[in-house]
Amino acid sequence: MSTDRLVIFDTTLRDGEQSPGASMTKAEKIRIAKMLEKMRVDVIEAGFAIASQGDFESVRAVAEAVKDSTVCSLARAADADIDRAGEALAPAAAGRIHTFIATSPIHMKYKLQMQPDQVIERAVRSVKRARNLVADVEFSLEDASRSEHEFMCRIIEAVIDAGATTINLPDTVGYGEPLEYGLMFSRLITAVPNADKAIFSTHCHNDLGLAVANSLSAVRHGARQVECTINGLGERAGNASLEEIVMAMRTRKDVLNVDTRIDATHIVPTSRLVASVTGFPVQPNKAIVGANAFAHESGIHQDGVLKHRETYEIMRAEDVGWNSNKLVLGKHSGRAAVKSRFDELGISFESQEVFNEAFVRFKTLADKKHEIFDEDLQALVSDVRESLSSHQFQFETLEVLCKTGQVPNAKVSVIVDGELKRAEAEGSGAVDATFKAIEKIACSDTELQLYSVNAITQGTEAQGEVTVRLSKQGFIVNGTGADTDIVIASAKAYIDALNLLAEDKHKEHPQREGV
Ligand SMILES: CC(=O)SCCNC(=O)CCNC(=O)[C@H](O)C(C)(C)COP(=O)(O)OP(=O)(O)OC[C@H]1O[C@@H](n2cnc3c(N)ncnc32)[C@H](O)[C@@H]1OP(=O)(O)O
Ligand SMILES: CC(C)C(=O)C(=O)O
Repeated sequence: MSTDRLVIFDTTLRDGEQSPGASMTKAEKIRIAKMLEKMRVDVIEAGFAIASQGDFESVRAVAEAVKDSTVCSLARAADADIDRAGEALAPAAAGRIHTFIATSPIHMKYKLQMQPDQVIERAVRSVKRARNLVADVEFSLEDASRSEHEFMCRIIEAVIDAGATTINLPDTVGYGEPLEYGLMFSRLITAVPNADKAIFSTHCHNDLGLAVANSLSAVRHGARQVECTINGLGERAGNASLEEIVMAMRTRKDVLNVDTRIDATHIVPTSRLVASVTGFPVQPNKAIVGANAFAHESGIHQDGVLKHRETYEIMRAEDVGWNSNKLVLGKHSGRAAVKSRFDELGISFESQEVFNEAFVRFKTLADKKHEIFDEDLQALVSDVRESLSSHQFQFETLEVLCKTGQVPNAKVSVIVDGELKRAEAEGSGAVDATFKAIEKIACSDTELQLYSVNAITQGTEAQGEVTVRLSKQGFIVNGTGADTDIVIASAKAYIDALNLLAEDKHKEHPQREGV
């Protein structure tokens, strides 16, 4: 039964939970299952009912909670497993029993210790037993990618005759290579006489990083169900990731030619929920759901995206549940992106020269700091404007020596009315020594009333914004300065305050301020 509708079978709650350390409580499974249902996943594999009482109850609870997706339980090809799965699924609006047995020579000989004919017999018996409990039965040939073609033909034909409606050919150990794995599907679909009575399904593991590639190849060769997990969670290196499969189907429909019924806008919220429940964070460069999946940092890319988004984007961030794409400002950014962010912040420049100066300072800051935030840009612009306006005092350089057991020493140079002046002073700390050195130059006779530091953004590389309040003859001013080095920010703030005191318009009377 070949159709252009692709069934999305999510196994986050079963194979995903097989990731060491990822086990989930019943309540967590219900929350995730409800999200998967909202996303319009076709089949939710909720667990392996016989594995434990907890898993049985989780399958049952998901079967009770979910109405719009089929709920499934795994079961070995064993009577007790099948009966337990049937019992757990009893409340389901639509329930599926997924029974499996290994078909590769190595698994049959060493693990099952069964002859191939016994394996077929057990498979048929299990499918029939499952069909007595539910109408929807999936049969998996575990380790199919290492199984022999003739044997698979025999067992598939037999289980379809016994009532299996889905035939899954898993790449259990992630051994498959895309073309070879795909061809296994087309050859079996052609060779098995009753193949048209079942949907063929793929279930791939990521041991060689090929799980998604192998799944897509299977679809190109006739598979019409893909088994996958949110964030690619799963045994060992994980399973094919649902988000990548769904978005590949949508983005490359031209070659894959299938539709899913998934509402992709729930992908990112579901990915976040799974990451928080399991404690497995999503790597930033993970496709679709990683923090950088729709972020551009390079100037050339940012310029392209600003001119026409599709130059560097094959999907829309909004379509998978992000608020928007992101232009991250950093040392690789160019003028176009920086200008665009200034525009968004409502900052305009009086001349190209002022913008050029801001851009030069942006690059200097970006060499010191990984990411430049809006607050950094705002501080940078006021710094630029300060330096371009003609003030009495202009900060030039600062050299500070702080060593355990020695008195801190600062050497400062400041341009005063166009003339470069230098001074050196000692103090109780780096900032104190700096202020004393500036005072030697300015001779301002002011009183320091307040000194405060705030990090403009987060992290140790953040810019610090310093406020210095000076008073003189009953007038008070607040000077500010920002820099990734807080001693330099302090020097800038002190000099800003000196300039404000020198300009009448900025002075405040302390009584009026209530200070
Ligand atoms: C490829 C996959 O991901 S398959 C799913 C893997 N997931 C899990 O195993 C998680 C849940 N598993 C469990 O909780 C336990 O393993 C249980 C409850 C299923 C079984 O526990 P136990 O009875 O203690 O058996 P144990 O795990 O030690 O060994 C597995 C047994 O199942 C047999 N077996 C394995 N697969 C199948 C199968 N598909 N059909 C029938 N029997 C099977 C093995 O041959 C072995 O039998 P043996 O004890 O006669 O040698
Ligand atoms: C039970 C099957 C589908 C499985 O998980 C695998 O083969 O990896």
